[in-house]
Amino acid sequence: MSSANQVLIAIIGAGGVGKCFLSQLQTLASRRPTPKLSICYISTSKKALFNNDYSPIPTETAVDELAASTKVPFALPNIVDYLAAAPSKVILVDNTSSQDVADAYPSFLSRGISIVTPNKKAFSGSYKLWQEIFAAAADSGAKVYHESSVGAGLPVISTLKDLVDTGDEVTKIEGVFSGTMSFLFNSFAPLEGSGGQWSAEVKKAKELGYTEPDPRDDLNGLDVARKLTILARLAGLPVESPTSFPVQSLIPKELESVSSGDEFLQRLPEFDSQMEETKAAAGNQGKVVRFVGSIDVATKAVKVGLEMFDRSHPIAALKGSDNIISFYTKRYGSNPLIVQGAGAGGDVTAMGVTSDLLKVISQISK
Ligand SMILES: NC(=O)C1=CN([C@@H]2O[C@H](COP(=O)(O)OP(=O)(O)OC[C@H]3O[C@@H](n4cnc5c(N)ncnc54)[C@H](OP(=O)(O)O)[C@@H]3O)[C@@H](O)[C@H]2O)C=CC1
Ligand SMILES: N[C@@H](CC=O)C(=O)O
Ligand code: NA
Repeated sequence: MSSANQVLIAIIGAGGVGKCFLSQLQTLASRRPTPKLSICYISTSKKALFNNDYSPIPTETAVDELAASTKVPFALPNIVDYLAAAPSKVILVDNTSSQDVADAYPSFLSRGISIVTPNKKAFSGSYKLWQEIFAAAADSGAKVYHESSVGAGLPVISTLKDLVDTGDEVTKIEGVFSGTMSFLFNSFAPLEGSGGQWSAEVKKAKELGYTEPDPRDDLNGLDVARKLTILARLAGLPVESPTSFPVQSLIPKELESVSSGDEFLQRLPEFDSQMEETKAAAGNQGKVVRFVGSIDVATKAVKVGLEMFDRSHPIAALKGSDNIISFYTKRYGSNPLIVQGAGAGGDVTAMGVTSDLLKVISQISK
């Protein structure tokens, strides 16, 4: 097959989002004969599948073959070399939450390998890494898309980019940015009824695939802080890192030093009374408590934490894992542009990754 008619896809990470992505890729490939989309590399942290001659790994059996594989993953610099030597254009799909993989983006991009990813780490790490990523992409012409790094498949990043690129002035972004936190508060402190037990809801959120691989990364507020860092940077604020502004953690002090996520989940029920007190304090004022974030562009103030809301407020009425993100801009005036819907879950996150993949394909296979 001529290299122009083929795009090779390398996938790192085949967990909740990765498996849903593979299923969507199968549908996509069956509906879109050209260019032919072929997987040339797929790995988890322990196993890998690849052929030295880049011949395709069948999408429909990739998960099972990967589980049975005896090959180990290449080191990251070797993945870069392997993909850079491929006979066709390559798109790397990073479905991990790995900082190491994120740190390697400039190397991939500078060798012409495009990237699509739901991983927040590259875009919310140091500002230097952010600059290196976009400089490498600009130099080589490789593309980098990360819609699902904020609001899963919801059009949050594309909306913000469109506002900025068309000359609107974003003044404030605020809302609920975590599917896990939304699910937790909507079920633990619902508008109607008494709600579930905090620790049991945390376990449920993990089982539903909403949490980060380690749910403490959601409960400590860092996941939301990462998303706000990404949005603030896109809105023009050079935020240094997700720890450079106030972030409220919901990890009980006594559990801050436990070593594993499993031990944390096991001991969390001991501290349910702390969250019950927070819920009661809001209830006593006729309000509900929710976990929110905001970026005030003019004052450069970014913050993440608990706030109380009137029961009639749209944030109080969210359902399931819904996010709600309001963009206040000069053009939209006092009625913000609002994006709302499921903000976590394998399928809705993979949708953002797959649609990013389509955008990259349309740009690199002209
Ligand atoms: N779940 C969701 O709702 C959303 C998730 N995201 C983001 O999507 C990404 C994936 O999330 P999710 O699928 O839920 O996570 P999972 O834990 O289910 O899957 C992660 C996958 O990445 C693999 N992995 C981790 N580190 C490495 C590494 N260094 N090299 C190769 N493979 C690695 C894991 O392999 P192994 O099992 O061997 O460790 C696993 O296959 C994360 O960045 C998350 O923040 C974004 C929006 C929503
Ligand atoms: N853990 C995250 C997943 C999506 O980014 C969340 O709950 O929002
Ligand atoms: Na999104």
